[in-house]
Amino acid sequence: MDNSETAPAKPPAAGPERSAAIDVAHLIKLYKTTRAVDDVSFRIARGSITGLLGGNGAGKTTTIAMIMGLVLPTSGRVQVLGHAMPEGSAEVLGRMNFESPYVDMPMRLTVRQNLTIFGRLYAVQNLAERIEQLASDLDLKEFLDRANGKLSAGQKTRVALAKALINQPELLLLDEPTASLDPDTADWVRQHLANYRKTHDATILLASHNMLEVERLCDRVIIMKRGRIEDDDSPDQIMARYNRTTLEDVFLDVARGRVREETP
Ligand SMILES: Nc1ncnc2c1ncn2[C@@H]1O[C@H](COP(=O)(O)OP(=O)(O)OP(=O)(O)O)[C@@H](O)[C@H]1O
Repeated sequence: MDNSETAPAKPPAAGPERSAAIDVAHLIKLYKTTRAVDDVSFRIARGSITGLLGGNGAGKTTTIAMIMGLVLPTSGRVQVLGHAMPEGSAEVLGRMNFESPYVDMPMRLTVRQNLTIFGRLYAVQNLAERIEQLASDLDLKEFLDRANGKLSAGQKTRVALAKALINQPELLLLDEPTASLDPDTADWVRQHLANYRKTHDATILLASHNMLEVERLCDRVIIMKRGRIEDDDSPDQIMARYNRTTLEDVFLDVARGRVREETP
């Protein structure tokens, strides 16, 4: 019998697929006497780009490392794409990726060899084609067969981005994605990330010291200071709250302990 007319409407799918991309609650990381991350909670909606700002040692990298399951929290909870980390890492690691210009790839291998290794780790289908595509998208063709150790810092950053996109991740964690890039290339990379978010409905969390980058790229900004969240809002709202016209001025206010404008 066809009972489609009378069957009650299905409730929206619950569970992992409908959850936030990242959900951290009361995250704490202690290193002996250092409170690297000190009771941090936030949820990041799927399809958004969020900037993690803060001075040196504010806890940004440690937070990202705990989200990736690379560093174990002292206490607190991390969920990524609906799965608890690090327990659920087998479920999610293939759907996320990470880029940091401070993590070097093997220097003697060529760019193509490096991308091939990472592509295999992620079991990427049609890997050779995927590498060609990335080389074309990120303008790597000229040095695809050059050893990684013989690239300029800016070229390495682009290769690192190619590595981060190799598995077409749903969630991309970036640590200083435009470090060492000239302004033109940096702008072009930002455009690429914005397009990637749009075409893949991807979620991006990026730590950056480039305030203009965050202002241009991010829907939301989380400002950390000494392991804690100092502010969390859209760039416009944050600038309005501090009565500033640039995030750079807000950053200086936070770093130097100037009090923000009190909202009524
Ligand atoms: N493995 C570690 N052992 C001991 N202390 C650590 C370790 N990793 C980080 N820390 C400390 O934790 C604090 C937060 O460091 P973290 O690298 O998360 O900061 P950050 O915001 O990423 O800084 P930066 O902008 O300089 O990269 C710092 O005081 C740092 O010295």
